[in-house]
Amino acid sequence: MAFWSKQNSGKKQSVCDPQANPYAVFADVGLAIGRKRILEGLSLTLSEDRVGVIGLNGSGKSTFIRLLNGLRMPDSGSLTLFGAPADQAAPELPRHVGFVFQNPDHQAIFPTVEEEIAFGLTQLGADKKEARARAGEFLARHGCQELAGSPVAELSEGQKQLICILAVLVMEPRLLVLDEPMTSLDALASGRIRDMLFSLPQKIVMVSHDLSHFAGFDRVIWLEDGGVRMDGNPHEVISAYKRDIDRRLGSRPELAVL
Ligand SMILES: Nc1ncnc2c1ncn2[C@@H]1O[C@H](COP(=O)(O)OP(=O)(O)OP(=O)(O)O)[C@@H](O)[C@H]1O
Repeated sequence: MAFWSKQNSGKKQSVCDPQANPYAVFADVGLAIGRKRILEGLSLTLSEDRVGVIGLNGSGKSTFIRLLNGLRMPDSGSLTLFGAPADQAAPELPRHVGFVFQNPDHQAIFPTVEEEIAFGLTQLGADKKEARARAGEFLARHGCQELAGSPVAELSEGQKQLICILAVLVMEPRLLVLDEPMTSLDALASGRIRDMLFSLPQKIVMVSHDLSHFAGFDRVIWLEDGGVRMDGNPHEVISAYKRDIDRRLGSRPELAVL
Protein backbone atom coordinates (compact mmCIF):
# COMPACT_ATOMS: atom_id res chain seq x y z
CA MET A 1 0.00 0.00 0.00
CA ALA A 2 1.43 3.33 -1.00
CA PHE A 3 1.63 6.21 1.46
CA TRP A 4 1.61 9.88 0.85
CA SER A 5 0.65 12.86 2.88
CA LYS A 6 -2.79 14.35 2.49
CA GLN A 7 -1.14 17.71 1.89
CA ASN A 8 0.20 16.34 -1.37
CA SER A 9 -3.29 15.69 -2.68
CA GLY A 10 -4.50 19.05 -1.39
CA LYS A 11 -4.15 22.66 -2.41
CA LYS A 12 -1.01 22.70 -4.54
CA GLN A 13 -1.55 22.96 -8.26
CA SER A 14 -1.29 19.48 -9.86
CA VAL A 15 1.48 18.91 -12.33
CA CYS A 16 0.21 15.52 -13.55
CA ASP A 17 -2.49 15.12 -16.13
CA PRO A 18 -4.01 11.70 -15.33
CA GLN A 19 -5.49 11.50 -18.84
CA ALA A 20 -2.12 12.10 -20.50
CA ASN A 21 -1.39 9.55 -23.20
CA PRO A 22 1.42 8.57 -23.53
CA TYR A 23 1.46 8.19 -19.77
CA ALA A 24 5.20 7.55 -19.62
CA VAL A 25 8.02 8.75 -21.85
CA PHE A 26 11.54 7.44 -21.18
CA ALA A 27 14.33 9.26 -23.03
CA ASP A 28 17.72 7.61 -22.67
CA VAL A 29 16.98 6.75 -19.03
CA GLY A 30 19.67 5.20 -16.86
CA LEU A 31 19.68 4.22 -13.20
CA ALA A 32 22.37 2.99 -10.85
CA ILE A 33 21.93 1.50 -7.39
CA GLY A 34 25.08 2.17 -5.46
CA ARG A 35 27.87 1.77 -8.00
CA LYS A 36 26.00 -0.75 -10.11
CA ARG A 37 24.32 0.34 -13.35
CA ILE A 38 20.92 -1.37 -13.36
CA LEU A 39 19.20 0.36 -16.32
CA GLU A 40 20.90 2.04 -19.27
CA GLY A 41 19.71 3.85 -22.40
CA LEU A 42 15.99 3.17 -22.04
CA SER A 43 13.99 5.09 -24.61
CA LEU A 44 10.34 4.06 -24.56
CA THR A 45 6.97 5.71 -24.96
CA LEU A 46 4.13 3.97 -23.15
CA SER A 47 0.57 4.63 -24.26
CA GLU A 48 -0.97 1.18 -24.72
CA ASP A 49 -3.69 -0.24 -22.47
CA ARG A 50 -1.84 -3.49 -21.74
CA VAL A 51 1.96 -3.61 -21.65
CA GLY A 52 3.90 -6.70 -20.57
CA VAL A 53 7.51 -6.72 -19.35
CA ILE A 54 9.59 -9.88 -19.64
CA GLY A 55 13.23 -10.84 -19.17
CA LEU A 56 15.49 -13.16 -17.26
CA ASN A 57 16.09 -12.81 -13.52
CA GLY A 58 18.08 -9.70 -12.78
CA SER A 59 17.42 -8.08 -16.17
CA GLY A 60 15.95 -4.96 -14.51
CA LYS A 61 12.18 -5.51 -14.80
CA SER A 62 11.26 -4.63 -11.20
CA THR A 63 13.57 -1.63 -11.21
CA PHE A 64 12.06 -0.46 -14.50
CA ILE A 65 8.46 -0.62 -13.27
CA ARG A 66 9.40 1.11 -10.01
CA LEU A 67 10.28 4.14 -12.14
CA LEU A 68 6.60 4.33 -13.10
CA ASN A 69 5.37 5.13 -9.60
CA GLY A 70 8.28 7.14 -8.26
CA LEU A 71 9.70 4.36 -6.08
CA ARG A 72 12.89 4.91 -8.11
CA MET A 73 14.16 7.96 -9.99
CA PRO A 74 16.41 7.93 -13.05
CA ASP A 75 19.89 9.33 -12.61
CA SER A 76 20.42 10.02 -16.32
CA GLY A 77 18.18 10.84 -19.24
CA SER A 78 14.66 12.09 -18.69
CA LEU A 79 11.41 10.48 -17.61
CA THR A 80 8.02 12.10 -18.07
CA LEU A 81 5.04 10.64 -16.21
CA PHE A 82 1.51 11.83 -16.90
CA GLY A 83 2.93 14.82 -18.71
CA ALA A 84 5.27 15.99 -15.93
CA PRO A 85 8.97 15.38 -15.17
CA ALA A 86 9.20 12.35 -12.86
CA ASP A 87 10.66 14.26 -9.90
CA GLN A 88 7.85 16.80 -10.00
CA ALA A 89 5.20 14.14 -10.63
CA ALA A 90 6.40 11.92 -7.76
CA PRO A 91 4.24 13.35 -4.93
CA GLU A 92 1.12 12.91 -7.07
CA LEU A 93 1.90 9.46 -8.44
CA PRO A 94 0.32 7.41 -5.62
CA ARG A 95 -2.96 8.96 -6.71
CA HIS A 96 -2.55 7.94 -10.35
CA VAL A 97 -0.47 4.77 -10.22
CA GLY A 98 -1.49 1.69 -8.25
CA PHE A 99 1.42 -0.66 -7.57
CA VAL A 100 0.87 -4.33 -6.75
CA PHE A 101 3.86 -6.18 -5.32
CA GLN A 102 4.74 -9.80 -6.00
CA ASN A 103 4.40 -10.70 -2.34
CA PRO A 104 1.13 -9.54 -0.74
CA ASP A 105 2.85 -9.63 2.65
CA HIS A 106 4.97 -6.68 1.46
CA GLN A 107 1.84 -4.69 0.76
CA ALA A 108 -0.98 -5.56 3.17
CA ILE A 109 -0.51 -3.82 6.51
CA PHE A 110 -3.92 -3.65 8.16
CA PRO A 111 -5.48 -6.34 10.36
CA THR A 112 -8.68 -6.85 8.39
CA VAL A 113 -9.62 -6.85 4.74
CA GLU A 114 -12.09 -4.00 5.16
CA GLU A 115 -9.49 -1.82 6.90
CA GLU A 116 -6.98 -2.59 4.15
CA ILE A 117 -9.44 -1.40 1.50
CA ALA A 118 -10.65 1.56 3.59
CA PHE A 119 -7.14 2.93 4.05
CA GLY A 120 -6.86 4.11 0.45
CA LEU A 121 -10.17 5.92 0.76
CA THR A 122 -9.04 7.77 3.89
CA GLN A 123 -5.93 8.83 1.96
CA LEU A 124 -8.24 10.32 -0.65
CA GLY A 125 -10.00 12.34 2.05
CA ALA A 126 -12.88 10.14 3.25
CA ASP A 127 -13.44 10.03 7.02
CA LYS A 128 -12.96 6.65 8.68
CA LYS A 129 -16.65 5.78 8.97
CA GLU A 130 -17.41 6.68 5.38
CA ALA A 131 -14.28 4.83 4.21
CA ARG A 132 -15.34 1.63 6.02
CA ALA A 133 -18.82 1.82 4.50
CA ARG A 134 -17.49 2.42 0.99
CA ALA A 135 -14.89 -0.33 1.43
CA GLY A 136 -17.70 -2.76 2.31
CA GLU A 137 -19.64 -1.75 -0.80
CA PHE A 138 -16.53 -2.05 -2.97
CA LEU A 139 -15.81 -5.55 -1.66
CA ALA A 140 -19.43 -6.56 -2.33
CA ARG A 141 -19.17 -5.23 -5.89
CA HIS A 142 -16.21 -7.55 -6.42
CA GLY A 143 -17.91 -10.55 -4.83
CA CYS A 144 -15.71 -10.44 -1.72
CA GLN A 145 -18.17 -9.24 0.92
CA GLU A 146 -17.70 -12.37 3.00
CA LEU A 147 -14.01 -11.50 3.41
CA ALA A 148 -14.63 -8.00 4.81
CA GLY A 149 -14.06 -8.89 8.48
CA SER A 150 -11.40 -11.53 7.85
CA PRO A 151 -7.86 -11.03 9.11
CA VAL A 152 -5.65 -10.52 6.05
CA ALA A 153 -3.05 -12.83 7.58
CA GLU A 154 -5.52 -15.73 7.49
CA LEU A 155 -6.41 -15.48 3.81
CA SER A 156 -5.07 -17.84 1.16
CA GLU A 157 -2.32 -16.46 -1.09
CA GLY A 158 -4.83 -15.98 -3.93
CA GLN A 159 -7.27 -14.15 -1.68
CA LYS A 160 -4.46 -11.96 -0.30
CA GLN A 161 -3.32 -11.05 -3.79
CA LEU A 162 -6.89 -10.24 -4.83
CA ILE A 163 -7.33 -8.01 -1.78
CA CYS A 164 -4.05 -6.22 -2.52
CA ILE A 165 -5.24 -5.53 -6.07
CA LEU A 166 -8.62 -4.31 -4.79
CA ALA A 167 -6.89 -2.11 -2.17
CA VAL A 168 -5.11 -0.36 -5.02
CA LEU A 169 -8.12 -0.27 -7.36
CA VAL A 170 -10.40 1.34 -4.79
CA MET A 171 -8.37 4.52 -5.29
CA GLU A 172 -9.25 4.44 -9.00
CA PRO A 173 -5.72 4.89 -10.33
CA ARG A 174 -5.23 5.61 -14.01
CA LEU A 175 -2.41 3.06 -14.28
CA LEU A 176 -1.99 -0.28 -12.55
CA VAL A 177 1.56 -1.62 -12.31
CA LEU A 178 1.96 -5.25 -11.25
CA ASP A 179 5.17 -7.07 -10.38
CA GLU A 180 4.63 -10.79 -10.95
CA PRO A 181 1.24 -10.72 -9.24
CA MET A 182 0.37 -14.37 -9.87
CA THR A 183 3.61 -16.08 -8.95
CA SER A 184 2.39 -18.11 -6.00
CA LEU A 185 -1.15 -18.74 -7.21
CA ASP A 186 -2.61 -21.95 -8.57
CA ALA A 187 -3.89 -22.02 -12.14
CA LEU A 188 -7.49 -21.29 -11.13
CA ALA A 189 -6.66 -18.34 -8.84
CA SER A 190 -4.23 -16.89 -11.35
CA GLY A 191 -6.75 -17.33 -14.19
CA ARG A 192 -9.39 -15.50 -12.15
CA ILE A 193 -7.05 -12.62 -11.37
CA ARG A 194 -5.92 -12.45 -15.00
CA ASP A 195 -9.57 -12.27 -16.14
CA MET A 196 -10.32 -9.61 -13.55
CA LEU A 197 -7.31 -7.56 -14.63
CA PHE A 198 -8.33 -7.86 -18.23
CA SER A 199 -11.77 -6.39 -17.58
CA LEU A 200 -10.44 -3.26 -15.83
CA PRO A 201 -10.60 0.18 -17.39
CA GLN A 202 -7.10 1.01 -16.06
CA LYS A 203 -3.97 1.01 -18.18
CA ILE A 204 -1.83 -1.92 -17.05
CA VAL A 205 1.92 -2.56 -17.04
CA MET A 206 2.72 -6.05 -15.77
CA VAL A 207 5.86 -8.10 -15.19
CA SER A 208 5.47 -11.87 -15.38
CA HIS A 209 7.60 -14.93 -15.99
CA ASP A 210 4.46 -16.81 -17.05
CA LEU A 211 4.24 -15.79 -20.68
CA SER A 212 0.66 -17.05 -21.01
CA HIS A 213 -0.42 -14.10 -18.86
CA PHE A 214 0.22 -11.77 -21.78
CA ALA A 215 -2.54 -13.19 -23.97
CA GLY A 216 -4.48 -10.22 -25.34
CA PHE A 217 -1.77 -7.69 -24.41
CA ASP A 218 -1.02 -4.86 -26.81
CA ARG A 219 2.74 -4.78 -26.38
CA VAL A 220 5.56 -6.70 -24.69
CA ILE A 221 8.95 -5.24 -23.75
CA TRP A 222 11.84 -7.67 -23.33
CA LEU A 223 14.55 -6.35 -21.04
CA GLU A 224 18.06 -7.77 -20.99
CA ASP A 225 20.95 -6.50 -18.89
CA GLY A 226 19.06 -3.31 -18.06
CA GLY A 227 18.28 -2.38 -21.68
CA VAL A 228 15.57 -3.15 -24.22
CA ARG A 229 16.39 -6.29 -26.19
CA MET A 230 13.08 -6.29 -28.12
CA ASP A 231 9.82 -4.37 -27.96
CA GLY A 232 6.56 -4.66 -29.83
CA ASN A 233 4.01 -7.23 -30.88
CA PRO A 234 3.57 -9.72 -27.97
CA HIS A 235 3.57 -12.79 -30.20
CA GLU A 236 6.79 -11.78 -31.95
CA VAL A 237 8.60 -10.68 -28.80
CA ILE A 238 7.59 -13.73 -26.78
CA SER A 239 8.51 -16.10 -29.63
CA ALA A 240 11.95 -14.51 -29.90
CA TYR A 241 12.39 -14.65 -26.13
CA LYS A 242 11.51 -18.36 -26.06
CA ARG A 243 13.92 -19.05 -28.91
CA ASP A 244 16.65 -17.23 -27.01
CA ILE A 245 16.02 -19.35 -23.93
CA ASP A 246 16.09 -22.54 -26.05
CA ARG A 247 19.36 -21.39 -27.60
CA ARG A 248 20.89 -20.72 -24.19
CA LEU A 249 19.76 -24.09 -22.89
CA GLY A 250 21.02 -25.75 -26.06
CA SER A 251 24.45 -24.28 -25.53
CA ARG A 252 24.39 -25.45 -21.90
CA PRO A 253 23.21 -29.07 -22.25
CA GLU A 254 23.47 -29.65 -18.51
CA LEU A 255 20.66 -27.07 -18.03
CA ALA A 256 18.35 -28.63 -20.59
CA VAL A 257 17.31 -31.35 -18.16
CA LEU A 258 16.29 -28.87 -15.42
N1 LIG B 1 18.36 -2.51 -3.82
C1 LIG B 1 19.28 -3.00 -4.63
N2 LIG B 1 20.59 -2.92 -4.35
C2 LIG B 1 21.52 -3.41 -5.20
N3 LIG B 1 21.24 -4.01 -6.35
C3 LIG B 1 19.97 -4.13 -6.68
C4 LIG B 1 18.90 -3.65 -5.86
N4 LIG B 1 17.72 -3.91 -6.47
C5 LIG B 1 18.03 -4.54 -7.62
N5 LIG B 1 19.36 -4.67 -7.74
C6 LIG B 1 20.07 -5.31 -8.84
O1 LIG B 1 19.54 -4.81 -10.04
C7 LIG B 1 19.48 -5.83 -11.02
C8 LIG B 1 18.09 -5.86 -11.57
O2 LIG B 1 17.21 -6.24 -10.52
P1 LIG B 1 15.64 -6.31 -10.76
O3 LIG B 1 15.02 -6.75 -9.47
O4 LIG B 1 15.18 -5.05 -11.35
O5 LIG B 1 15.56 -7.47 -11.83
P2 LIG B 1 14.32 -8.35 -12.30
O6 LIG B 1 14.42 -8.44 -13.78
O7 LIG B 1 13.07 -7.79 -11.73
O8 LIG B 1 14.65 -9.75 -11.64
P3 LIG B 1 13.69 -10.97 -11.18
O9 LIG B 1 13.10 -11.56 -12.42
O10 LIG B 1 14.65 -11.89 -10.52
O11 LIG B 1 12.67 -10.40 -10.23
C9 LIG B 1 19.92 -7.12 -10.34
O12 LIG B 1 21.25 -7.35 -10.68
C10 LIG B 1 19.79 -6.80 -8.89
O13 LIG B 1 20.76 -7.49 -8.13
